[in-house]
Amino acid sequence: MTEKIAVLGAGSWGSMLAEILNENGHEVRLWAHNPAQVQEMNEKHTNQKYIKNFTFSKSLKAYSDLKEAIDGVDDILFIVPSQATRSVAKQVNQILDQLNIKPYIIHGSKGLETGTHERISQVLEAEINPKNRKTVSVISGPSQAEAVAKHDPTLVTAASEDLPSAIHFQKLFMNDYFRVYTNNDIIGVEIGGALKNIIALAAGALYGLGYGDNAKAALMTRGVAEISRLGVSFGANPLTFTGLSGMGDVIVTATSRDSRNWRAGYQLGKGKQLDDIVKDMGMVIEGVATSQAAYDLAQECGVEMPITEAIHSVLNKQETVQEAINKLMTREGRSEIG
Ligand SMILES: NC(=O)c1ccc[n+]([C@@H]2O[C@H](COP(=O)([O-])OP(=O)(O)OC[C@H]3O[C@@H](n4cnc5c(N)ncnc54)[C@H](O)[C@@H]3O)[C@@H](O)[C@H]2O)c1
Ligand SMILES: O=P(O)(O)OC[C@H](O)CO
Repeated sequence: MTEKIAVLGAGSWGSMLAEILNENGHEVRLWAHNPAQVQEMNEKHTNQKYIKNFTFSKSLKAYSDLKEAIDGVDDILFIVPSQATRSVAKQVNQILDQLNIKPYIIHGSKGLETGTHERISQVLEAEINPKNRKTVSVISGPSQAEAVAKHDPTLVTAASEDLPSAIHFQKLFMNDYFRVYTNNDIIGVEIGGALKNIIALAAGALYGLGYGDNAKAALMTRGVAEISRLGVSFGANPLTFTGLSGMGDVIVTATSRDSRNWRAGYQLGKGKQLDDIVKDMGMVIEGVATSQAAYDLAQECGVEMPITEAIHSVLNKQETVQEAINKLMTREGRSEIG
């Protein structure tokens, strides 16, 4: 099955997913809002700011005109930072109003929208009129773009409430180095993917302070426990959090030196100011905005999320990392399960 696919967002992950789809034989149109990036991609077949020292296939074409990128496609993949998704989706909906197509929609962004606290599939469902689209799915899991560029065996999940849609995307993406599972628990997959970034910030911060493997294992395990508590309160399947988009993504993001969230946390642990970290990174650090959304949700729903609360208070300069750790460690004892 060969399809025409628009990939909207040409950062590290958008350009790498576009490369996978292109290698799989699909006609891929990679849209970037920065014309200089489009030019670099089409002339040099590189995207040096986002994926260093990687040459993309010559047949992968980049576009700066959104309508041109979307016209005639079977599928649209949104892969811009979570907080930018709504504005891009609004533009896409206006264009779809003028076109005679009804594409499948999928996204690969790992965040919650601040303010609304919505998952990204909810944002897309709200902004793209059902007459202009088929279903909305997500692709998520432990997948650092830099490792995919080296064809490291990578396993992810395609999720949709409509299982045939997840299977549709499984077939589009899957190849011998990128293996795709399916899941109909889109709530669990999106919550796991978004909230693991908070745990990665915390893991980097611990390392920055000089703490070792016990602390890392504790953080990852209790991190999954609190992500799972929040997800289950929204109807997610608890088993999803033991899978690729849950524990799997916590493991990679909380241990990989490629992770922007881990690196940001490391610098926090070393005492660097958040504003400077964000400016110097030049790429999205999803955990920063998502920690606010997750903190708000936990308060609203009465779900206990001590690690999220700790990161929220560090990012808001209410506590140092060491003070937050001391508070976590001296909380009243509790049962591990439940
Ligand atoms: N990098 C990875 O390895 C990876 C892996 C899996 C998932 N993700 C997720 O994918 C999403 C995108 O991450 P990324 O790594 O590609 O980010 P990035 O920072 O590398 O790139 C973001 C891209 O979006 C563009 N952009 C920013 N604001 C925009 C706007 N308002 N309108 C249009 N384009 C805009 C930027 O110009 C850039 O091209 C994030 O949610 C991230 O968590 C990333
Ligand atoms: O580099 P990060 O921290 O945005 O993480 C990228 C991916 O989500 C890892 O699965």
